[in-house]
Amino acid sequence: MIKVTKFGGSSVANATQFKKVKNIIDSDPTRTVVVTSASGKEQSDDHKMTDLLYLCYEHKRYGMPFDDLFQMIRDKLTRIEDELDLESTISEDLDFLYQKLSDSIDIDYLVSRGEYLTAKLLSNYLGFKFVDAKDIIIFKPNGQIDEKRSCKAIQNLIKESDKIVVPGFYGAYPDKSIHLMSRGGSDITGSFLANVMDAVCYENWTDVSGILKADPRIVNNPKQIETITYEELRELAYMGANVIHEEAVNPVRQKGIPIHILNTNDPQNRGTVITAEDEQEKRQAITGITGKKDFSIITVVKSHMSNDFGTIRKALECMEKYRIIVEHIPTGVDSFSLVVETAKLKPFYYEVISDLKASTQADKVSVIHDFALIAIVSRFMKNKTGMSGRLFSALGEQQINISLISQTSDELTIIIGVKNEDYNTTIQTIYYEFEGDDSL
Ligand SMILES: Nc1ncnc2c1ncn2[C@@H]1O[C@H](COP(=O)(O)OP(=O)(O)O)[C@@H](O)[C@H]1O
Ligand SMILES: N[C@@H](CC(=O)OP(=O)(O)O)C(=O)O
Repeated sequence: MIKVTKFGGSSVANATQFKKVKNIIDSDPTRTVVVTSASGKEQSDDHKMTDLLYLCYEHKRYGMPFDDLFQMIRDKLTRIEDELDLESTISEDLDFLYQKLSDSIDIDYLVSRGEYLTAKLLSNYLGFKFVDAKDIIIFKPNGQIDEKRSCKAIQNLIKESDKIVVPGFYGAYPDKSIHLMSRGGSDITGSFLANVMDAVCYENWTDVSGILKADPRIVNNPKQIETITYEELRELAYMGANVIHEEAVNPVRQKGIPIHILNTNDPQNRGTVITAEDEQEKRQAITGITGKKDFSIITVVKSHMSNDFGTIRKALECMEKYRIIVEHIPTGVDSFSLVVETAKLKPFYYEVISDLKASTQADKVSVIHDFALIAIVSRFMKNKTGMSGRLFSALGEQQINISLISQTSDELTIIIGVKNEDYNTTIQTIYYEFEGDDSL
């Protein structure tokens, strides 16, 4: 019986956190496969090592000195090594990396060293074997994990009885060049390993006691979600609850492996359990509220559009050309809007607008920025009347203007668009409206 245990950056931020990790591992002999992220923030104004590595790269790219940044990385790792009385090996690795950075370095290789070096320290400390992710997580040319090749590599390299530490967040192409996953990707490494190794459960250790009903940085002391389904988790994670990566859901869901989100700073807390079916009898109407800022709304106006064929298709083809994902498409009689992430639109802004205008033969294309999308998620909302009414009147009372409303027919999620500046107030208003009568 194997449990895959993934520790996020906050769980390996310093020597004290490493000691907590060791206690967790030692307390359960089935925790034999450990995945770690790069050392994270010790406190809120600290820096994640991954961010420092990205910054080093940008400094080098623009010919600016990066020594101070690199020294911060060196200090973080050597302090952990010293305080844990580990054999001193990290300086050599860091000297090698510094030299490579000074000469010429690939960005994915550089940033992956955060996970690589943290995992090396952790494997030394736990006395577990270090397995480099580049040897077991193999990517296809399109950047997706090559499940067949990776599975074979894992079966060749890892025995069921092995106790191992694997760095998360990266793998390699067949030619061994390093490839990074998207931010927060160590969750995916853990989930993938849980699938391949037929783990009984995938534990994801972080700095909060599971998934909370709202972001604790916005709502003071939000309630904890005890159990939720894979679908609800994907909705919450995709829409902003960044406690776990949304792509970490599918590998474990395929085999029905439960995910436990647990708190390294409070290991006795039950955290959140995610499974296919929620066995809890009493369920609140709302599972959780989350959201993301910084969306743009592109509105295409074309008179007599209702009699045309293919206008929306042409607009979507245009977005596909620039690889911009369209989150929502509210439509009117002679107009429709595309809701997209501002960061994805920005680099091609002028090209997209002129292409859209030409391909759809629109009368007008306009764009407004600084929108946030907020999601209210629950599989128990279906057929429950009065929820949207309460939601909109509560926001109306706070003078919050809703620019967009979207609900899929499975009624799993209601999404509303508000101005960025109303983001926190909107989440707080919804939370307190439904918390009062135990709907949340
Ligand atoms: N709904 C939510 N429930 C729990 N945490 C949330 C939620 N939304 C946002 N968060 C934030 O996610 C953080 C945990 O994710 P992350 O910073 O990636 O941790 P780690 O370093 O363990 O990977 C929490 O500290 C919390 O601030
Ligand atoms: N270190 C990477 C990958 C990761 O998963 O980190 P964390 O588990 O600390 O969110 C990042 O910051 O994106």
